[in-house]
Amino acid sequence: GSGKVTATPEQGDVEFLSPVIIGGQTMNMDFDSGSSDLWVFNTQLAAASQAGHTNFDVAKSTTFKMLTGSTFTISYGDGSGAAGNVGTDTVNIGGATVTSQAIELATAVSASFVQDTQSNGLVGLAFSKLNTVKPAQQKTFFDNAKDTLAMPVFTADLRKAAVGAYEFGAIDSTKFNGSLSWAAVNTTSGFWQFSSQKFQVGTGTAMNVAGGQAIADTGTTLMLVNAAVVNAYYSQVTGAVNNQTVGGVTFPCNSQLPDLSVDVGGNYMAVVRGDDINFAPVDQAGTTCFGGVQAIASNLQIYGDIMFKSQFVAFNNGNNSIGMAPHQ
Ligand SMILES: Cc1ccc(-c2noc([C@H]3C[C@@H](O)CN3)n2)cc1F
Repeated sequence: GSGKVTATPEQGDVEFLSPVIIGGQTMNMDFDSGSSDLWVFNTQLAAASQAGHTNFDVAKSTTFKMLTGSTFTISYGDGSGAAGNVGTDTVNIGGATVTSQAIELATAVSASFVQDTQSNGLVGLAFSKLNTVKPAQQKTFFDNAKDTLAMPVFTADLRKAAVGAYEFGAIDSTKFNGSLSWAAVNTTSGFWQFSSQKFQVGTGTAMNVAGGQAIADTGTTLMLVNAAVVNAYYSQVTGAVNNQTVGGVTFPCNSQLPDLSVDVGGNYMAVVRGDDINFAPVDQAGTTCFGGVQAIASNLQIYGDIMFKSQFVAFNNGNNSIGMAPHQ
């Protein structure tokens, strides 16, 4: 079979939320191809943490089973995190169904999750080796579903300030231009990691980037790239400054931003539209804007939602590859 759900952007495209039916209860969740735990807001949490959220209630599910003695603790790249206990239940994502999916029930969540009242948890879609459940590591929804899917793939069709889609088990070729370009994925890190050795600012010359690796991460809002890429890119933007106060590069909101092309697997240059790199104003007047491309200290670059807004992405666990093409 296959399953398809909407991916609805939060204000400012900070994250994208999709409906997941767990034990008959529908939860809007953040699909994250950069982690491998499925955890939910639930009625065990302190009332102050539950406030404003949809909270999964074990008592209202006739199919939930506790995994006695199992716990999870996860932390994300931005320092946020969650921890709690674990059970299993039936999970249905747009028709793709897993009957015994590990459901991680948070008993503690960090402030940024509490404040993000539209999101009621995460669905990890990286490789199961990153799952944090102890004593027995659990599998992701995709890992559990893939043998029953028509194809062992899922796709991300995320759109700037518009409703897109995640699909499991099929590739909808009406959603992208031309054909997908495929890159080999190195699964050693547990991420959807691929070679990305070159970049190009606007119509300039292609330049090499140190380390030359990147992961496709739907759970990261921006594109976090090598400092050399950031410097080369914003050197083409008049008035761009590294603004320590706001924590990254800003520029005048009326800037004409160049496209940024990044190499995927050595045979495709993914073009990220300049318009999408104008992420958000930092001041009330809306004169100074924060860049969607920012520096990361590590050599492993993180291509987040800023890239996904220009590229349709297919994640193939059949031959561990990642496919990309410009959105249709
Ligand atoms: C409030 C909040 C905070 C963080 C995240 C978050 N989700 O995925 C990720 C990235 C970074 C890497 O850890 C794996 N993917 N970050 C989501 C949130 F809703």
